[in-house]
Amino acid sequence: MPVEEFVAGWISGAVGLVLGHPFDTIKVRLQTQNTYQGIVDCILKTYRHESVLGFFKGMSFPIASVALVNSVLFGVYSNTLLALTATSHQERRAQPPSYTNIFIAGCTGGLLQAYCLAPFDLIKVRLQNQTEPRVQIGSPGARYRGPVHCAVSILREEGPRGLFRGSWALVLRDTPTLGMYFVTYEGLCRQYTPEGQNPSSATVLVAGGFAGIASWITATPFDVIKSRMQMDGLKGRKYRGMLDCMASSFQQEGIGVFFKGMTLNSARAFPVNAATFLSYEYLLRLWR
Ligand SMILES: C[N+](C)(C)CCCC[C@H](N)C(=O)O
Repeated sequence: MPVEEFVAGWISGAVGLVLGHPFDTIKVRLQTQNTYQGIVDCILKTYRHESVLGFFKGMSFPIASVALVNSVLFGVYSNTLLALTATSHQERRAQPPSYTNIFIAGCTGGLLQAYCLAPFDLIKVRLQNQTEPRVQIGSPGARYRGPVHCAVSILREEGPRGLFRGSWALVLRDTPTLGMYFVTYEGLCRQYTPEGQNPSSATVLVAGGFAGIASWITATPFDVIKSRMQMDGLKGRKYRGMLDCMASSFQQEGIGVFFKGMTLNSARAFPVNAATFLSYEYLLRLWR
């Protein structure tokens, strides 16, 4: 099993993650709290109350877990393609796999990474939603003192299942959209690369960026539901389940609720995924 694919997936994911975290925090707040008027209002309030550090809340666990999550995504993707088409990463330029196989491999990678991601993502969302200034973290104001304290408190107060709240929505969000992610990436690379050659860095950046945007746009409706389910349980249970969360969000806020955070998801997706694919391709060529 090509181990490099896993390692490349990890490092490239970490690079992308740091770049995109501030966008992600604002998005999560807009999706789950109704106290902000919009993106600019949320940025200003966060900055005023919590300084620049406010934008980086909840980042340490994602950095630690991106190793697992991204290496599972890219590793499972590539090894599923290997099983389906009997070609390794290096051979795929000369013998390009069909889009159906790319889609199936992407969905498989997406499904498995969603399970690894679920508890880390939940802790990230809970911490991102703590709007107390950082100096006060640890004082009675903020509920969670940090990622470990957050994990332990959830386990104690909500049980092990509490850590997997929203994981159904996460699986539905990530399985088809990560299939699309790789199809878009490969499609754009092929379009702009002479046959049999490796795509240029510019092509990788643009294809990676648009793959990110395409998959995040389609993922946003389930992303909203996922974030709300993850916050549910903090102050008692509001929703009976995912369908109830969808129905009551829709009833109270209309169809627009499913598109909350779409602009930010797309804005974040371009740099994050351009950097992710560029470092991924670069590392794999380096190790060849
Ligand atoms: C499928 N969906 C669009 C939800 C996630 C795509 C993940 C790609 C990358 N790790 C990122 O954070 O942008």
